[in-house]
Amino acid sequence: MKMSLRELKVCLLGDTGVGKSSIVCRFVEDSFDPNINPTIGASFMTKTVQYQNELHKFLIWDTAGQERFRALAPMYYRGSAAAIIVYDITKEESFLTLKNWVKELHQHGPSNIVVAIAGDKCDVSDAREVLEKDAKDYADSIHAIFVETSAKNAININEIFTEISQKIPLLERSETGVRGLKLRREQSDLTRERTCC
Ligand SMILES: Nc1nc2c(ncn2[C@@H]2O[C@H](COP(=O)(O)OP(=O)(O)OP(=O)(O)O)[C@@H](O)[C@H]2O)c(=O)[nH]1
Repeated sequence: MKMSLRELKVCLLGDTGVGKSSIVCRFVEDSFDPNINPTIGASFMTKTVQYQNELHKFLIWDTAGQERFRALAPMYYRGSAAAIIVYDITKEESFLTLKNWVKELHQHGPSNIVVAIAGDKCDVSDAREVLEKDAKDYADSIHAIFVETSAKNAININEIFTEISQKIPLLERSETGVRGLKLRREQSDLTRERTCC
């Protein structure tokens, strides 16, 4: 049986240093680099996974969390099927930033965007500043997917993308895939593709 291929544009948002690139590298290459460099502008990676009788090709835009790149974010969340907003469970401030991203997406993002919240670095829960229950309650209140992840120890990384796959088919097949590719071409000058993590 020939499976249909569906392209899903996904962007990652969140403070600098929370682990966005590490999550993407773990998902795409199953690798982790403790000395990974901060992202400049954005980076792009893809990974195709089977979901039920479809192939889902994730077109992943990993945005830079540093304040100086903040204004670029709309280019990446526009036309996205899903946004993974990442905070660091050991940094309360990063959870406040996450809430601002949620507000911005509600105001300016695609109306049907699937929002997933990832509380990264759950391997260092001794230094925890954000309670899992508080984050889960908040995610529930905005109907977002929620998981605590560890890019370092490969905890819940595949799961977050599977949950996105599960939620996407409930939505209309908007112009996401084609638009995602078009945006990729338009933005290529602003973007370096990561070749390794
Ligand atoms: N202990 C631990 N460290 C992690 C984890 N994920 C990422 N890190 C570390 O956190 C630091 C920042 O990770 P990045 O993936 O570059 O964070 P980022 O959100 O992409 O940062 P920007 O590119 O600046 O936006 C790096 O030193 C990573 O090795 C994790 O799950 N556990």
